Amino acid sequence: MTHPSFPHEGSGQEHHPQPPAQPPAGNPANAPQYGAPQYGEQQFAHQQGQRQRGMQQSGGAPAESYVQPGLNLGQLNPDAAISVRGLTQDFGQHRAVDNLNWDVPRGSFYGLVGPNGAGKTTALSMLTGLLRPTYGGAMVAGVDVWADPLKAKATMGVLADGVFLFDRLTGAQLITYAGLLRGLDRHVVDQRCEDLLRVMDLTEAKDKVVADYSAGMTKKVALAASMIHSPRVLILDEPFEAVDPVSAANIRDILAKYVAGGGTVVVSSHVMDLVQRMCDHVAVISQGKLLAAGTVDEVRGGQSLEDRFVDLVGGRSSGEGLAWLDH
Ligand SMILES: Nc1ncnc2c1ncn2[C@@H]1O[C@H](COP(=O)(O)OP(=O)(O)OP(=O)(O)O)[C@@H](O)[C@H]1O
Repeated sequence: MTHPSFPHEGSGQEHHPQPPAQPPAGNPANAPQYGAPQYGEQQFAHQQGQRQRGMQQSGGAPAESYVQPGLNLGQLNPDAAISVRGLTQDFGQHRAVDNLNWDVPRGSFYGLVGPNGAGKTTALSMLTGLLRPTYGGAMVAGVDVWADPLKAKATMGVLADGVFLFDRLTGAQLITYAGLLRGLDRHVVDQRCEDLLRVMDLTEAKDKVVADYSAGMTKKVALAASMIHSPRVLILDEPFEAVDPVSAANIRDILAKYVAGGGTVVVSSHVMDLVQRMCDHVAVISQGKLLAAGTVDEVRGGQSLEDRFVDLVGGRSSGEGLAWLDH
């Protein structure tokens, strides 16, 4: 699902969901009380207090001492490329992401799959600092996303689903803008911009405003903008959606090289075949819960990933009941 209200990465604005009037089902027993600020200033200050107390006890290693009150979090794993504990998002009465505990190993090419509305975009938005969690925490490349968002955002490149792009800029300007915003030197930006435009097959369209790009071209220019600072972790929400097969193959090659060079990629996708071929790890999420996670071979357990996905998620319908469609 798209979230037109989500701001562009690094804009410094965040989406703040209003606390619901009543607690939803499944609320952790001793979670912060409903109606109280949740992950707002007070709650966050409280957590910082917990963190500092933990640091004193464990000799000042923040990640090891990360303690969040009222949640069975375990510990965020600083050795993982991405580590989330207890990550939860409530939209009013609806719990979109439910107590997600997940580690993405460094150097992995990780697929995140789930049916429509499973909570993929919401989870990725929380762990990239675009959407404040109702509960829980996330660490990217060993940096706590919500305690130190600027440092965390410097480690990652994000292709978010449906965010606002400055589409009155040309493609070249948009990529250049992303590079300068990341603090790169102008000549480095120019060189990388040229390289990215070439591999994305956008050189001819580089002086056209992004508003006039097709959906696939827009996806590619946003992907280029997310990569220009050579981040350690790339988090890509449906990067292949609307992209033509040749460009998709080029992007897959780029991502495979990036992983071979030590980077970590997380892609959300609905295309099981693509994930099975491209990724070495996969997580399956449904109704906000993590159903399975591990290497692709572990998760599919001898079946095709698609069959395993259907087994895990269910929901196949026979197509009966639409007799009016028959001719
Ligand atoms: N801003 C919002 N306000 C209220 N509900 C929301 C909001 N964003 C998402 N939701 C709800 O949260 C749930 C998870 O949505 P999300 O977009 O994360 O799913 P998704 O797995 O990315 O879906 P898709 O594969 O269709 O893109 C859905 O039920 C959706 O309706």
